[in-house]
Amino acid sequence: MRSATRSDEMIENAVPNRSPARPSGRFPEAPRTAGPEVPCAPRFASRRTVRVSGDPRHVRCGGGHARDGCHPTESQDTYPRNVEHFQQNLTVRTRRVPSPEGHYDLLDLLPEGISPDSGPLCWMRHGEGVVGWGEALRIETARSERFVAADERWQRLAARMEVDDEVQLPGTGPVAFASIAFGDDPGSSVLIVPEVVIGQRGGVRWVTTIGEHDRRLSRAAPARAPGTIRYSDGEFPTTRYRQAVAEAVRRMRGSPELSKVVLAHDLLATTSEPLSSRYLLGNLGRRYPGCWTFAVDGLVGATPELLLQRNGNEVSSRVLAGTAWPHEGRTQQQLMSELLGSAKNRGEHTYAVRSLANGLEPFCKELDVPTSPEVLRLRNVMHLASDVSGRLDPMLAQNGHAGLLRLVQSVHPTAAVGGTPTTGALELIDELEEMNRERYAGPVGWVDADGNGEFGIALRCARLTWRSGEGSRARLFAGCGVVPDSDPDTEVTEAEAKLLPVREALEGVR
Ligand SMILES: C=C(O[C@@H]1C=C(C(=O)O)C=C[C@H]1O)C(=O)O
Repeated sequence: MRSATRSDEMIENAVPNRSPARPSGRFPEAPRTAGPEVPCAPRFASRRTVRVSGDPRHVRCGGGHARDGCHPTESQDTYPRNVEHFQQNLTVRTRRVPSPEGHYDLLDLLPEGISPDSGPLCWMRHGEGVVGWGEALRIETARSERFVAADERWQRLAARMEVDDEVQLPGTGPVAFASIAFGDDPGSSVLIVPEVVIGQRGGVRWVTTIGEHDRRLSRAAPARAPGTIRYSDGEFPTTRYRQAVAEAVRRMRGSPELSKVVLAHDLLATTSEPLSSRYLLGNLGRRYPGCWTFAVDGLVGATPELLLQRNGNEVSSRVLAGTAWPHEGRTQQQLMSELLGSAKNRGEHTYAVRSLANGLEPFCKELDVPTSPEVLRLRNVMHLASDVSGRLDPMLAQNGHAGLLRLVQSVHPTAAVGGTPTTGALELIDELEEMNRERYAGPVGWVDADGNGEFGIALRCARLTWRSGEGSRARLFAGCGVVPDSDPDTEVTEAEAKLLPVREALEGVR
């Protein structure tokens, strides 16, 4: 165990004083660096079909065809069984990209016209990370076996790929973007291996292609705004959410064995024009550069919470729980001290840290858990934050038992999004939360062929759906940790503050 030290990286933009009743979030514009103009239009990767023997329902290939009739629609509880029967090797090439392409933001290189069915793929923070498009392969898993099934199938597939990787960094060679459901039922989860990936790390930029694709990059036209936004109740509106929080408080007060439960609700946004993931990603990345901006299969957001990162034998995580938001008449400094001094928030935080550490410990030789949290400041809220790091048992790291998807399974759901004890909390969520979280609050990120990669918890996000020829829909989610001394009205306001990043990204707030 070590004591926490403040890290500059944890401090984001200042939070001005605002009323607690309705967080509004009008903040100064973040500076943006413009790249040089590029004369040519964006090039799109053509789709390629990879032949798979056996039942084609279980591995979608060559472009997410499930909705366009190429493959039959998959029922929610099936999962791939036949990926091992590849008849054709996939050739994966990673090449360093020469300048001048290196001047552009990764997001500027995502073509706008990517199939909206799966949308672009993205995992970025501070301008670095990986973005991708096209579906060379798609693996769908479900139920409680979704993690193991995804891991086995991804490993089997990756072992069959012919890899020619000139760059050899985390994220080069074959990568799969993944978004895993929060709960087991139905647990519909997805891994997508893009046809084209562009990555950037430490100033090095690369392109990975699967199959024959043009590796020259060009800058796409600016993403278009989605027109007028109309908000309406989701499956679980605020009034019923408040009642559910009150009921959870009542239950916890009556049964001391249940200490914390995280309850969430949703909000629907309908846009008059088609909603571009690239538009949302750009807006989120500008205002929340220290969060992990993600897009996988229509789930788009900017999460401040890193579930797990694995690089060789090293693992790390940023656990968040315990939240404050701007209150009129209180300075940031006051808010920070109140948050650090709040027994309620410290308790919620401790449960979350413990659950992460317990899940990770069986795989680790060393685990470094801070004894007290720091404060992470974002534009909309502040969180208590603990950065946990560990060293994996080298045997487990080598024999595949500590691949990232296995580790993620072991730590999910932490008490930051589930509760304490986990089983009791999940039962109460099932009972009181009148909606399916789907992939909200589940693990989202990317994994490479060696089981390295990064997963965040899918928070501050929306599930997008497109309707051809019409506007789009976004289903926004937000939740709060509820403990015996929670106040339902306060939790409702906290959830509103957590909805702000996506609302403002939709509205194009600068
Ligand atoms: C559940 C969410 O956030 C989680 C809950 C928190 C809390 O209860 O204080 C803080 C950060 C996250 O771990 C969300 O943003 O939807």
